[in-house]
Amino acid sequence: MTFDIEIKNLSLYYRQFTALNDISLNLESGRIYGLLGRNGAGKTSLLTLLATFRKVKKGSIQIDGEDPFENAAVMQHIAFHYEADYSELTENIKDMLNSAERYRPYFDRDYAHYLADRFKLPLKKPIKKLSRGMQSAFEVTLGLASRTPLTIFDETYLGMDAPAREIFYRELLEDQASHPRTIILSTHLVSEMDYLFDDVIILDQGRIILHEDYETLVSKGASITGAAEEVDAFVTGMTKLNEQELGNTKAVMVYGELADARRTEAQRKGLEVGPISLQDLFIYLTSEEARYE
Ligand SMILES: Nc1ncnc2c1ncn2[C@@H]1O[C@H](COP(=O)(O)OP(=O)(O)OP(=O)(O)O)[C@@H](O)[C@H]1O
Repeated sequence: MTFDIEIKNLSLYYRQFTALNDISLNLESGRIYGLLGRNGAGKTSLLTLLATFRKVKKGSIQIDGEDPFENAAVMQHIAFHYEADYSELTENIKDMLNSAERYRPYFDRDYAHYLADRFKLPLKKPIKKLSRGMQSAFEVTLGLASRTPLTIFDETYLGMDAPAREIFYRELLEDQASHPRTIILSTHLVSEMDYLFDDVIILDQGRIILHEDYETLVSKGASITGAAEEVDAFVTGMTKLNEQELGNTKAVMVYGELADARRTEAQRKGLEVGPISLQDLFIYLTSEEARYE
């Protein structure tokens, strides 16, 4: 099973409202996708369709060449993890891990217990009595230990504190290296999580505005710093994301290919060329200015 995903001309409407607008996207198996978008962009809507929580009414989703909806053979290989409401759940972590083992074919019990220990989760406490952060840590434990070929995390880690999130990121990368699967991480923690992504998908107002390999994407942006007049002259005609001035020194973030010749020219003029972050690119690409350009 390759588990490649093909989304074609997918739209989703909530009555008159268009939440997803003609989305086409191919996801290759074995990669980690960062799904970014501002509040209300349509991330959860897209993920619930992928996870077969709702039926596709317009367009199509094919996973390994098949429609996954109500298709048990495919659905058992899709896991959707989100900040679930556990307020009624009386079972404890141990019970929940045992039941996950029954319906997740690749579930690794030892790894699940190792993760629960890393997150200091009390195995015998009812889930509803865990703190919010512990419930999130439990959810990511399930997500990692299930090793589901398509694993979706929709902001699952929001409740976790910074050290717990760090454990999650490390475990995710290590386990992905030994057990590759397709992972989608929907997040607003862009600067914290960018190094995890192989690919970046940006949704804006229900449309895909960008899908690119992470390295290629960040190589398209640069910050140019130096004497204000030299910087201004150098960036003329380029797409500027942001400008900052301190005395006579200016730093301008630009977006677009910067050929080697241009980089050499910058150096010759005493300008410093530095990288820019995915977060900066994301803020710019989803800004009101960029929308109406
Ligand atoms: N059940 C629903 N009925 C009507 N509108 C909905 C429903 N669910 C979502 N929407 C609307 O669809 C749009 C996309 O919502 P969605 O939850 O997919 O966004 P998101 O990118 O996940 O947002 P956030 O980052 O805030 O979680 C929003 O405008 C939202 O108000």
